[in-house]
Amino acid sequence: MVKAVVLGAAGGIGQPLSLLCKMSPLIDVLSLFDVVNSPGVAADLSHIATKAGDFKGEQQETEDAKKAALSGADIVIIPAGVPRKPGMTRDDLFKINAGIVKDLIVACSKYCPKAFILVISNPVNSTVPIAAEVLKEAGVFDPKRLFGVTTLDVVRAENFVAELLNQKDSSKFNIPVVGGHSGNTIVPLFSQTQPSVDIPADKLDGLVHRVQFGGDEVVKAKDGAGSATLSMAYAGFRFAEALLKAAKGEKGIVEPTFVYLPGVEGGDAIAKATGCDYFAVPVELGPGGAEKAINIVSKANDYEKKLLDEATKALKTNIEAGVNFVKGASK
Ligand SMILES: NC(=O)c1ccc[n+]([C@@H]2O[C@H](COP(=O)([O-])OP(=O)(O)OC[C@H]3O[C@@H](n4cnc5c(N)ncnc54)[C@H](O)[C@@H]3O)[C@@H](O)[C@H]2O)c1
Ligand SMILES: O=C(O)C[C@H](O)C(=O)O
Repeated sequence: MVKAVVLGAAGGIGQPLSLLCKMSPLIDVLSLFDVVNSPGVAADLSHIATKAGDFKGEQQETEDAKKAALSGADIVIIPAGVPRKPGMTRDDLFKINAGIVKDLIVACSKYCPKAFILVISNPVNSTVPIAAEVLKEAGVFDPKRLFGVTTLDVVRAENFVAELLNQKDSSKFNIPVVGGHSGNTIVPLFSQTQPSVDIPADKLDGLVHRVQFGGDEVVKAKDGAGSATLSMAYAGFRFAEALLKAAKGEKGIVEPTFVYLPGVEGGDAIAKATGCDYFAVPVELGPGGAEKAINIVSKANDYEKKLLDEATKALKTNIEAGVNFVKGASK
């Protein structure tokens, strides 16, 4: 019996993500939580007859509602929080989203301390360290079970490469994207693409920029109405599905994700090489979650090494902000 919970279920990402969860044969019980309209979303989805039944939408911001939503959860996916408007950076969201994520993780630490936790809320580079610090303070932190969802960067990289090479099917490309999830902290390693691709030299800078700033394209096009929601729901579900399949014993599943490196096998060497404790790298998933971090960073070419240098500088500041948000508050 697998119970999945979506926190922020009535939002732009939350609704399509909940629909994808409702359609998944890997999920038996689906629980939706938001501070607005989640009973409505739950009632709507309940008219779809699929396996993920027995579900409810909890709305009030009360302890009882959080307890009901989270108790017994195996996987919690968190797209709760505010999205960007044109002119904003993801870091501008910290002020509001840091507190939202902190409160929700406190609830996870009490009611489902062993669940896989997938953080979508931005800025991911800081909200994941916030989540880790909250779980550490509660004495229930398992680094193998906490993931920053960076799959949208991978989805974009794969799709933009397919577009550039006039290929219709982006699913045949496997492109690792490492680092963090904002601007120049996002580093696509095109040299490690499987199957290998030849990117024309005069197109490389533009392609890297498009992956790093792909989120801005959507923010601009939505013109004040938010950021990526549908592609994010797809990406979030792709990662959740991979994790659930691996948890059931399927072997050989590898996805890039933003993890606390010192707590994952193979992560120490990457933390040492990058100077960052949190980093998105391809991770082998298994029944316990993040079984092994794969050190693809060491295979970067000279062009990619420069990108990595820039990424790590910015990332360190973002990570520190997240850690201090929790540690500072508890002093
Ligand atoms: N990781 C990624 O790749 C990625 C991609 C796209 C968006 N995002 C981020 O995801 C977040 C959500 O984006 P969106 O477009 O769905 O925003 P949205 O405003 O449409 O939805 C957010 C939902 O969160 C809810 N919420 C707010 N506070 C809450 C709380 N304390 N508990 C439960 N729910 C709460 C809101 O009521 C709302 O329904 C943003 O921070 C955005 O930047 C991340
Ligand atoms: O760009 C944003 O703010 C949302 C998200 O992080 C994205 O990459 O689309």
